[in-house]
Amino acid sequence: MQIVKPLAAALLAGLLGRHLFQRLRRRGPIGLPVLGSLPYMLYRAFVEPGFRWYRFLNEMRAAYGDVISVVLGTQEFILISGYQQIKAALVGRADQFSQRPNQPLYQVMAQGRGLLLSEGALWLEHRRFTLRVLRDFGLGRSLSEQQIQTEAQELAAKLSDLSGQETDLNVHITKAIVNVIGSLVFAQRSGYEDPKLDNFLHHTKALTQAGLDTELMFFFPQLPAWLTALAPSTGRYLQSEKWIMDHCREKIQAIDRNYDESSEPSCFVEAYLQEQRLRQASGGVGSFDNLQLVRTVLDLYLAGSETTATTLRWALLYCSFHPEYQEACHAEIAASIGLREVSMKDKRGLHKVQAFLDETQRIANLVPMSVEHRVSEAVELDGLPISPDSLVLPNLYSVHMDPELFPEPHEFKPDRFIDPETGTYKASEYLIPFSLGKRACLGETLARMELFIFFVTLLQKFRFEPTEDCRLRRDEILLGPDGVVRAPGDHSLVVHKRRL
Ligand code: HEM
Repeated sequence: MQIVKPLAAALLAGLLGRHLFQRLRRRGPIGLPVLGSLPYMLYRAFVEPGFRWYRFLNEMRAAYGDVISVVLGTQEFILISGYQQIKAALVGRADQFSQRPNQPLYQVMAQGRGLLLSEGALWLEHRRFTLRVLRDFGLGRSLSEQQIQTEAQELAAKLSDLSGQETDLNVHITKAIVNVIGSLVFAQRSGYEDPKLDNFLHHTKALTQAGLDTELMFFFPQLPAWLTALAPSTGRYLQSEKWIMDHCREKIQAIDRNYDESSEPSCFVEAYLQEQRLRQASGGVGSFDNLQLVRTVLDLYLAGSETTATTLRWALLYCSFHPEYQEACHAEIAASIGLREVSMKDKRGLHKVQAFLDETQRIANLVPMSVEHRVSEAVELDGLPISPDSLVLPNLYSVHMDPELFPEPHEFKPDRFIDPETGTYKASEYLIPFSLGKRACLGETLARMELFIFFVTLLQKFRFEPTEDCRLRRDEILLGPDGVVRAPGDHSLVVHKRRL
């Protein structure tokens, strides 16, 4: 028995020594063996009411540098900050930095399928196919413009009924954006009162608002899938995912029953079925099977609804807090297009609107750490050796909040995107809400069209004012809750119909 204590002490000392030796050679916080910096992060989250994980990581950047190693649990994360280093990794070394996390639960759930979590040849083939089909349906041209205009008008009609009332715009805006994707994917839209649409919203929200216990699978990748699935919010996540997949499968089967492949496809699913049948005729569908179709549709909904809807909510919230900019945008719209329906052709003439939307995307930092990437092989960045399978966090927040690039970054100043000499809109290469490189957002063109058409249509017809509660809780609302997608805190606005 006497030997046990010294043995345990020697073992502990050995473990600590090994940990110190390894961590002192890495740029980044030392942390503890097995837990890394996780206890420190959890402690900060517990004692600081305004704690947000992306700010915490950004503090690490300030302390240690642009490319650093942060260990949370047993997982090494490479935090890449600043425009130059993010570009060097995601664009300059795209081949090594373009994989996705392969945690055991992800492998069970997504099975390497879809767009968001797939990799290699299957991902490339489907990314290209999806982009081509969306382009064929007029993404950036008139067809999807009409679908977006229809939804923007429907939303405006809904808001007209609510004029003068304090309204939480969240559900209405999300329904409109979900309907845009529904039109592209299934050539179907749902009425705002359709209970299935409410269910759909409920489940997509559950997928984008996972709790901290879901992060366990990232922090301890050795844990088997069945164990991480026991975490309560992971359980809810899996249930919601199943609901959405079943819902999508039903819709796909209904389209499949009626689709005649000799006719032009009218939506993404029909284009996919056509491709499947062409491939079948020449030997086999390959990766174009039914599972891949369902997962691709799921990813388009997941990645394309909450993101765009939340950005639009940020834009209207900033309108309400900055009536001077709201009126300037309205005056520009009134002078340039009057009351007629807005089209993408109007964009070039609406400088203040473009600047307002860019500033909204900058300050909203919708996906502050982008979506995790995984390193495929040993590589070096900014002198830091990176091991295969490290997870990469591209710190987009650090770029948008860099005072050298955007002076007074915490202030909402759309004029930073206006050329002071010409008074016209001036884009900035440092605005990267859709990330960079091969895995950059696939829906950027669609998102930009939606933001422009919805924003102009709403500002043409309405004025947005903060409620008393909104004014009182301004800082809390602008900080928003913690989450992967940065959303404003719950709030209502008063929507005033403009006299036309
Ligand atoms: C304002 C709205 C949006 C923002 C800010 C946004 C942002 C992003 C970001 C930061 C990524 C990760 C990029 C990376 O891994 O480096 C991403 C990926 C993705 N986005 Fe978006 N997104 C938006 C809207 C959309 C829309 C409307 C769609 C589609 C309908 C969409 C589809 C996707 C897909 C499929 C991916 C995965 C791409 C891949 O892994 O190859 N997004 N988005």
